[in-house]
Amino acid sequence: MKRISILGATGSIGQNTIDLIDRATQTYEVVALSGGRNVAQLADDARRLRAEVAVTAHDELLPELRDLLEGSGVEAAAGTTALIEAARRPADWVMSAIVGAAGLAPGLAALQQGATLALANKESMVCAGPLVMATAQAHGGSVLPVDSEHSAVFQALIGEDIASVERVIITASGGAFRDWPEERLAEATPEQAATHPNWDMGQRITIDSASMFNKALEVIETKEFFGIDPEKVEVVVHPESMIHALVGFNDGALMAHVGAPDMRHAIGFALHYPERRPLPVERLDLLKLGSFTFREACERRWPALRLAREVMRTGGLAGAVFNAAKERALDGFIERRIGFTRMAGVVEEVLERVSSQSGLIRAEITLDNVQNADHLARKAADEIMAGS
Ligand SMILES: NC(=O)C1=CN([C@@H]2O[C@H](COP(=O)(O)OP(=O)(O)OC[C@H]3O[C@@H](n4cnc5c(N)ncnc54)[C@H](OP(=O)(O)O)[C@@H]3O)[C@@H](O)[C@H]2O)C=CC1
Ligand SMILES: CC(=O)[C@@H](O)[C@H](O)COP(=O)(O)O
Ligand SMILES: [Mn+2]
Repeated sequence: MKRISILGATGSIGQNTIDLIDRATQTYEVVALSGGRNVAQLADDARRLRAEVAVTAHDELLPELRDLLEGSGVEAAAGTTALIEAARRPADWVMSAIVGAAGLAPGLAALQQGATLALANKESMVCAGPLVMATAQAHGGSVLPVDSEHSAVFQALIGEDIASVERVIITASGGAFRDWPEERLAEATPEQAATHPNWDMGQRITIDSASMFNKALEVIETKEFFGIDPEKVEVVVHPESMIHALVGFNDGALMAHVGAPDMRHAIGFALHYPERRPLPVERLDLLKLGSFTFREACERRWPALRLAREVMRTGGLAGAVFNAAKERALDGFIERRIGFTRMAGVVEEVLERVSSQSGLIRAEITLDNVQNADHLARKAADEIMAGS
């Protein structure tokens, strides 16, 4: 029986994963489920799936979680250390679906016990791609992409020689404001930004889609995951979100992954890999769809894309600084301390300030160094926003 854990079980990816587990004919042994504030959902799923342990990231919610789990036989735990210990419990397959850099340490813990890590948490690859891959290799585990574009690239590469790849094109919906004139972007509100045209996702990634920071993270994720030269990674706006990515080979062939915007495609592929099994997703009717459209991903309109290129050129811990600055700028936007278009400016200033501290960016990519860079970048972002 396959033993599985789901980190970030109460979120959008976590709930889609649980939907597949609930429908499965094969039975799974659920080891750990983790969540944050939504302890009611966490306890409900942990009871139904008969998890060994349910963990909330927040210490103060432990009494509530304990009450909700009373008599169920499910252990209750709370806090960062408990989360890492739960991720380290022996499991065959672990879904990494915590949002933000907070997902890195639990994901590494899962890899240290030799699990297959189904990686939705793109921040892990942006902050510490080489560390994630080396940890998997050192402990006999593996990492499977769950981000829709990266799952698409992974599938297009099966049986192919990476040396014959000329380019990788990842698509972007263009987010909530893709049809807005550029001059209006400065007045965009968090509520408007948190409405995605095609995908149903958590608030943070949805706003990142509108600012293109999501795609910026994904360009870096592509480089780290597949070892592709950044020059070969392209972004194209595809408003329908039906083609998730394309891989171009040296004979001119383009292999595309096409499917409805439903994350159960990518999650299910990672859950059943290397097999393909039926999934409860829409089958596309091409005649009804009629056509697919594409637009340029303009770096002036979306400066996050330009910043991602700079981060890849810098290398080292620049990804961790970039991600942390972005997370704080996003907090600032959600809390209405800065405007929508100011987010990229804050991130750029943090990159300049922290990169000038000699040695920091070039330090070895270890968990401690990543967390240190993350901390300094958040502090710098807060100072910059306070003066904005
Ligand atoms: N949603 C999607 O379709 C896609 C998401 N991704 C990536 O997957 C990850 C999850 O995204 P999504 O599901 O949308 O996010 P959600 O916000 O919906 O869910 C995030 C999950 O993480 C938990 N959480 C939040 N903060 C912390 C923390 N500090 N420590 C531990 N747990 C925490 C939340 O708990 P609670 O809600 O209980 O507070 C929840 O379980 C992100 O990295 C995202 O970029 C990638 C591709 C597609
Ligand atoms: C579903 C998924 O993988 C998201 O990362 C998606 O790509 C977001 O949509 P955007 O293309 O708007 O960023
Ligand atoms: Mn994606």
